[in-house]
Amino acid sequence: MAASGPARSGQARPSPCWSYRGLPPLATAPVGRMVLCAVRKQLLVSSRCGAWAGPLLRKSSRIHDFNQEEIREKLQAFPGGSIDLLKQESGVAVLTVNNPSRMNAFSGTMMVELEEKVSQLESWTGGKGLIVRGAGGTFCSGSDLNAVRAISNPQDGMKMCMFMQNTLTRLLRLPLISVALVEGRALGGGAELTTACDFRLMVPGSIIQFVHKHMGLVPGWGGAARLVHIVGSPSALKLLAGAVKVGPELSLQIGLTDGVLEAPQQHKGDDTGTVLRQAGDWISRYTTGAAPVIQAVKKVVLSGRELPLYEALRTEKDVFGTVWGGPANLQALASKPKHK
Ligand SMILES: CC[C@@H](C(=O)O)C(=O)SCCNC(=O)CCNC(=O)[C@H](O)C(C)(C)COP(=O)(O)OP(=O)(O)OC[C@H]1O[C@@H](n2cnc3c(N)ncnc32)[C@H](O)[C@@H]1OP(=O)(O)O
Repeated sequence: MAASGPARSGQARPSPCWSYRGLPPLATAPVGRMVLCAVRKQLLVSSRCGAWAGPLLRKSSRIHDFNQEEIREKLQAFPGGSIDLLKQESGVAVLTVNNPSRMNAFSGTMMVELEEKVSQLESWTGGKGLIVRGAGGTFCSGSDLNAVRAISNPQDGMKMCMFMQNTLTRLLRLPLISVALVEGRALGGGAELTTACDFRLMVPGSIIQFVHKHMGLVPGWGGAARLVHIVGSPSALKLLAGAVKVGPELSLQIGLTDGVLEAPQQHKGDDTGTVLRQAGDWISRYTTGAAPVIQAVKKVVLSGRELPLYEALRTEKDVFGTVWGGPANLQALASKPKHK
């Protein structure tokens, strides 16, 4: 691997509790309190079940409560491509955005399928990690512009936006350590998708670009809010207002990317395999271990990221209770480990 591990710029990180200067902290606003309860409930229910599952959980983890069925039906009218999920024995799944004839743009049915695949991952008891990638050597070019044109009325646009926000929020909240593997281009909604993963890896020559300004838009799938958390508000503002083409070098510099992989070995005719293997090796350092422990790690970090300190500490205690005295803990104690 040419480079790996975070190469942060050392700039100030945003506050982890979603309360920014000038805005009321979520905990003090009624809507905010509801969201916090939902996040905490999600963490606790999933801890008790040992899986991130259940209809209650799925409902409570939504950011927007609206009739999803209606937009789901409309989206079904725009077919093409697929979202493929491969759950591997290693506990690391591969989610592929698959619509290469349109540079992996999201058709309506792909948006619906993504939500279905996230539901499946929420109830994957043995899961530890997730690699999100695009088919055919490129990541994703955002929404399918044909579908966007057809549903460009404000009402449907808002519903599609809320649908995708809900799905991508649930993707980020999976109890799996997730990484977006960026080959080729991640444009518009594709760039937003990369921010719904815990980490991003880039291949030399690849580009992440929030092209929304050029489309007369701003991100609507939650990508702006998440980008601010990842790179801080000055860099986020530059990337969005400048629709900057972010290559691996700049991406590492600003902390958008966590590693740069080696270029695919084209002469061996196995580009996808090579890059995917590298991503698998990269993530394995974080997913090695018992699934309940890896899931617990993600949950405590997630609560630290999304909840105010008091709530996060309570959640951490509860998640701690699910692993204390558990099989992995007892096995480790019996082996008298020395952490040299
Ligand atoms: C809500 C909107 C916002 C969001 O979701 O937040 C968005 O995502 S809007 C979409 C933003 N994306 C774009 O605007 C991408 C526009 N396309 C391009 O810039 C280029 O196609 C490319 C992605 C840079 C690739 O260029 P190139 O390598 O030269 O290939 P082609 O241009 O020939 O593309 C091949 C083929 O793919 C079709 N394509 C690509 N992207 C989309 C898309 N987003 N929706 C629909 N179709 C797309 C492209 O039209 C070509 O098809 P044919 O013309 O039939 O050959």
